[in-house]
Amino acid sequence: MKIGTPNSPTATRVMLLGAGELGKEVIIALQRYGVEVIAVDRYEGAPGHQVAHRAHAVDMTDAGALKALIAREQPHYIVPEIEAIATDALAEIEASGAATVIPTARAVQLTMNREGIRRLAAEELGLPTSKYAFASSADEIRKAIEGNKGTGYPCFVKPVMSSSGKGQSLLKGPDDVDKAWDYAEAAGRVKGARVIVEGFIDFEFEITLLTVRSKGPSGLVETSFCDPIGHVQQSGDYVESWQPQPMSPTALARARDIAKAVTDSLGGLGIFGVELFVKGDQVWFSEVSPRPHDTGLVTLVTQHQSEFELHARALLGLPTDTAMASPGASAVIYGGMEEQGIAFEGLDEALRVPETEVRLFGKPESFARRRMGVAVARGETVAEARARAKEAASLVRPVKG
Ligand SMILES: Nc1ncnc2c1ncn2[C@@H]1O[C@H](COP(=O)(O)OP(=O)(O)OP(=O)(O)O)[C@@H](O)[C@H]1O
Ligand SMILES: NCC(=O)N[C@@H]1O[C@H](COP(=O)([O-])[O-])[C@@H](O)[C@H]1O
Ligand SMILES: [Mg+2]
Repeated sequence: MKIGTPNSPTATRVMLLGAGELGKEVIIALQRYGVEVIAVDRYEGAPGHQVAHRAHAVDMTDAGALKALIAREQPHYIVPEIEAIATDALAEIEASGAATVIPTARAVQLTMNREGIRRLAAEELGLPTSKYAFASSADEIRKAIEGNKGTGYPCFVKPVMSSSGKGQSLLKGPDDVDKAWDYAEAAGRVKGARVIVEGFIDFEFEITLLTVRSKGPSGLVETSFCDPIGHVQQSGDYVESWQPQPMSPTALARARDIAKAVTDSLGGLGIFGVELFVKGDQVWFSEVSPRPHDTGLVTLVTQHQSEFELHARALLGLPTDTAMASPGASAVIYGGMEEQGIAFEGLDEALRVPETEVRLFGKPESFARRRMGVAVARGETVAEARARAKEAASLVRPVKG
């Protein structure tokens, strides 16, 4: 394992495809090892652009534009940070041996489409999931729900390509079908694309099980798990998370088995956010991010090595340690308005909350429900940490600039 000098012919170059709040932290972690980082996003001034050696704004779903940029920058590692990427171009680059795609091009391809990862998990690996079917029209949605093999109501409809709850609806009865189809069409990334219909899982709590594939001392890949992260979602987007989420030993063992099976199949090096639903000893697989997870922002204060540090180390082939140092929690700070160049008041008050840190991501444009920052706090207990994180988040007030 060898790392060069940035901005010199010996540089170790990493290209982030997506440079939001999660990428920004990965970039900072990489730069601490003297890695040269190129940040790419769809718009100028993305959070990760602001801390990288070089920044590019390109349409990453345009295979030609992406390949041209990669040819110009010659990264050794390509690290997808979002899902909406021309993944076929990544597969080509991986096959040519020009760069290593993290974790693998196949993992990125399978997880960008709910159909790919769901069929892998449920049909190939035989893991427990909600009931599901795919549909390409409102009529097909009705067919997927009704009948004795259908999901029934309530159920979810989600575009196969979307994230952070975009285009997702909870259907309570037949009157909701047309609305759900229209919303999925409007918000999905691809027009006329398919949706997944998922049966409703009546879970007690949901977790993200951060799972790391890194090189052990023998050079072989080892799998390790962070303590489970519990979270609360509103309209499919996370608002609060904490670590550890208590769960029964049986449920934890099952969660780890599921995470191991999925990540073994996806392969490569790096961190994965395995999303699971839990009720008593029962565990269902929901989906997986082959990259740091938003709910894992809490690890900035709970672990010796945050999920970002773990990703950076794992992808470089360095050793990792997933140990937790303290219980903690995170609470999201939303923009609350549609405005460019907003400002934040109350950071001083927020940082007076004990054992608390705040990250403001520096996004150039605010939307009402755009995540603009996060408060993270430690505590003796998860309850104390959650109260601190929520209090700190509420003290940070977005205002017109
Ligand atoms: N089948 C289901 N049963 C019960 N709840 C569900 C189901 N599917 C989704 N949810 C709820 O909606 C949330 C978001 O769903 P999902 O993770 O599939 O969306 P997403 O758009 O991929 O979000 P992200 O990209 O932030 O992970 C879940 O975390 C869960 O709270
Ligand atoms: N659930 C996925 C997730 O949290 N992704 C994170 O949000 C950014 C996009 O934010 P934006 O939509 O505000 O530009 C992404 O770049 C990534 O950091
Ligand atoms: Mg999810």
